[in-house]
Amino acid sequence: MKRHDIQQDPWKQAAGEAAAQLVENDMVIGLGTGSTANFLIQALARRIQAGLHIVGAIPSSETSKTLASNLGIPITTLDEHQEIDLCIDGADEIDPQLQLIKGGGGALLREKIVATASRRFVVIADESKLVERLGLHFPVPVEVIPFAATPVRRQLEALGASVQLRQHEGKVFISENHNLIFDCSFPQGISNPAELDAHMQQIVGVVETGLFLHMAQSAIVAGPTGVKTISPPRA
Ligand SMILES: O=C(CO)[C@H](O)[C@H](O)COP(=O)(O)O
Repeated sequence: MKRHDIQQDPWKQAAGEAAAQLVENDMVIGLGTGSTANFLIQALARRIQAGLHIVGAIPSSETSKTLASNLGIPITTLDEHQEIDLCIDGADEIDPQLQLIKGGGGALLREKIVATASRRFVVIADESKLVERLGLHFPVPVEVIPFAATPVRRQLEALGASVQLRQHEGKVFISENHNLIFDCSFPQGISNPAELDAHMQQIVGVVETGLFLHMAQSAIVAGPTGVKTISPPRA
């Protein structure tokens, strides 16, 4: 289900490269997952080759871990470092409050674990990800224990979601945590993301949702007019 529009790659690259400049010596870094995060990882690797020293990076997926370690980025874990200085990750939708839908690549659980362990979370994206209201264009991915698939699906539908079991290359998609992903569409958009998230989290068998609410401190967004940093409005 993951869209990948190659035309947005230069903007994803610009956002990833700008975010790599935020990394300072001796930091522990949380690495996101996805095509924008890949550009960040490549840019960070170049900075490390040029002399930047980081304590280590904690990747949010095996894919990001493989890319980062192949490029010479030192890898560490949450067992060794419980506090991450800076987490940088992509998103599928970003609303004006910097509330996010994430998980298009299926890594939402580890992404949320890494982001919540971070003192600062910066989201990176091309400007096609900016939306006025979450959910109008992208479903909310929900990671679910396989044993609970049928009752969880019914309860998600009772919340108004149109539920699709994620497939990949003709097979049921299994997350790195051995779970299923239900993509939950809300054709009218999501009027109250916090309420929806709370209801979803209460369903026994739901492991995590792709709603990342009030977690990002800033967004680095790139488009045809350049790179800009967006902060959420003050409460
Ligand atoms: O949440 C994610 C993966 O689970 C990604 O960050 C999100 O899907 C954005 O991906 P991309 O940078 O490829 O557009």
